[in-house]
Amino acid sequence: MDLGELAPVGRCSGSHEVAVDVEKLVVARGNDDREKMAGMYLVWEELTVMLPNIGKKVPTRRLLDGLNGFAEPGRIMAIMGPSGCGKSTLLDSLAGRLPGNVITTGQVLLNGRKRTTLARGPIAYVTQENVLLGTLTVKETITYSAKLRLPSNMSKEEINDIVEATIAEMGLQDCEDRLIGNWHLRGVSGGEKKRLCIALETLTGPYVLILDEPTSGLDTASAFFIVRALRNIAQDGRAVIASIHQPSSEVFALFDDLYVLSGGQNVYFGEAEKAVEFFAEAGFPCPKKRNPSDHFLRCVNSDFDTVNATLIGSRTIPYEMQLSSDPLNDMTTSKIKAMLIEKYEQSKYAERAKAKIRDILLIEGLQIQTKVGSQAAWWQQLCTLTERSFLNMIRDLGYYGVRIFFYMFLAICAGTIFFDLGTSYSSIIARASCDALLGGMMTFLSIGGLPSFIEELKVFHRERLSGHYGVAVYVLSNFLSSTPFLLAMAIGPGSIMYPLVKLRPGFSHFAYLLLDLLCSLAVVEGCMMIVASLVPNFLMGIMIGAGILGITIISSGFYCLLPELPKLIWRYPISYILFGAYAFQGALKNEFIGLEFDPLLPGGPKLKGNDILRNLFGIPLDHSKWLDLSAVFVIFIMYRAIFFIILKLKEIAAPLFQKLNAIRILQQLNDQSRLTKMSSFPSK
Ligand SMILES: Nc1ncnc2c1ncn2[C@@H]1O[C@H](COP(=O)(O)OP(=O)(O)OP(=O)(O)O)[C@@H](O)[C@H]1O
Repeated sequence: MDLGELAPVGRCSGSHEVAVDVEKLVVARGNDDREKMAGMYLVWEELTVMLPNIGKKVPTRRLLDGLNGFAEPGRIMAIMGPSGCGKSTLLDSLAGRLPGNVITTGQVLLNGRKRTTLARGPIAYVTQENVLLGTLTVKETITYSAKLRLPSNMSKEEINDIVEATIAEMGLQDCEDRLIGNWHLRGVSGGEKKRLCIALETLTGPYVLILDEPTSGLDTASAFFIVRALRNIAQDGRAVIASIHQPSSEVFALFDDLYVLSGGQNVYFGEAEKAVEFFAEAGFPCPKKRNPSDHFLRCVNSDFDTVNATLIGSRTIPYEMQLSSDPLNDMTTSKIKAMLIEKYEQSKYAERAKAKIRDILLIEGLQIQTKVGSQAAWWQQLCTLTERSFLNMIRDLGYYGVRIFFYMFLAICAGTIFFDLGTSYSSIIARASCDALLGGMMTFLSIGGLPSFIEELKVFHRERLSGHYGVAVYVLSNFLSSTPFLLAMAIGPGSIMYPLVKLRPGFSHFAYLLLDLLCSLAVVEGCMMIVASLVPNFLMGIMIGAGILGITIISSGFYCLLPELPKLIWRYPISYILFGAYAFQGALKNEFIGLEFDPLLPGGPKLKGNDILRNLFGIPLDHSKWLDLSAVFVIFIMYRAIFFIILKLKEIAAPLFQKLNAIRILQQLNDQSRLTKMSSFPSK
């Protein structure tokens, strides 16, 4: 099948309408200054990434070893190599997204300046994983992303034009109104998801676009569409770098440059079409009918058998025969790799690359437009984010929908079990049980929303890395969008139980019950957010979350009276920092104070609610129920603040710790190498 004949993507269609749209897109993005766009070069010099193993028996491992290279605007580069050779590590280091356990030396420069400080603006990174909100449609996703980042003074029509043009550019018209889908909802295809991820990153026109395996898991046609769309993006004046696994010859032909890695070392860097020439010169000619990219991979892969077959051309000689006849039959994979690396180092291609890097670094007057992140005002970001989050919460039934239904259902069950309690002697314990049941079940079922929240948090992290909005805006928007659901969860069950159980009559008692439920739910939400921000793994998160909620319920004073809780840990500080004790005490005070109950034996004096609280439940009456409610409210604010601080600290402290750790480890490595008279690591 000739892939070029398949449905076109964006400008490739040659459709006048689409071409005009894309022009609009370029103008609307503010990137009509092509000369400026043409000036963004990414250069990496002596880039080394190490996985230190200080003090352990395993030696320090070099994941990347002194790599040099550059990416030019207007060109698309493929990074190829066998699995585990360091493709993702290279892309992560170019985008400034390396994890904290590795250290980097060498430098990455964008137009001659250090990349790190600018990573969130000019460089966009499309990771291997598609991190999207599955409840939104393709168009909604792009529209919200545009509203979050494009200047606030842009009209609705202008934003819509950009969204339409981006959809056309990535060939997403057919699926623009379909939901993306998640684990329980079948949505758009893998290729469409990947194109959407690329669309989101190109929306504001980054200068360098980095993609980690944009075609993995896709069929040949989908892979072709994506790479062709990327080529169009590159031709708009951007530098595009993509790692790729075994591309078809049609896909490979779309790349301008090729960077072949093996074991973290550079085997070839240069024009993609010249690679065949280099491998032939190095002694590994590509057989005529073979896909060149397959051939390169076979040469650098641990496939001795295949390489030998390659060496003797298209003749298919059995492996046993080669062993006796082929002079190179004693070559091991590492020898082949070492040979290729040496040949490349001495080749004209390496010379050209070095000369080009020198030229790029010498070009004067290359200015970087740093204002490439979000240009929307904070209030616009807040409104957009709140709206998007609300829509996600409505559509994702696992977030609140199922919980609201269960709360109502359980409220009906509890309401009928404790129906018309009255003020008999037996109603004393029943009232307390009813309050504990309501509070306990609401607290515990909140764990159900954790998976949806973890999903949303992943999107937050992706968007934060691209500088979409601030942490404060996110925390506030989450609070605003969840408030209607928290209200529904408090008012729904509260309103069902109140008349059924016939709790204390009077508006103030009813209002207190609802407020107590609302604040308790808000605290539990905050608690779940803290868990999600610290443990971004579903299973672990649910287990830890359930544990904390269980402790909250135990320390609330119902199952073991507050004065009887062991003082160390349980009473101080747990019952004070977890909200359960305040919420339960407030609810009981609301129920009992001022009420009189029948005595155990007929004819005895009435039992006063205040005495019951003090003597039976061990609740001190030195402060009012409203103070208990205020304490729950303060804990709710405190938990949200902790959530904010964790997100902020993770962003600020992580790079700082990474830097300090790198300095310390480099120092230790240098000391070690001095002791063992090994060559030292560069201190850059
Ligand atoms: N942060 C890290 N900690 C420990 N090991 C790492 C880390 N990052 C990368 N590695 C190791 O470095 C090697 C290269 O990993 P990388 O993901 O870059 O390979 P890759 O070429 O992208 O592989 P694939 O094509 O299979 O995705 C692997 O052996 C990997 O286990």
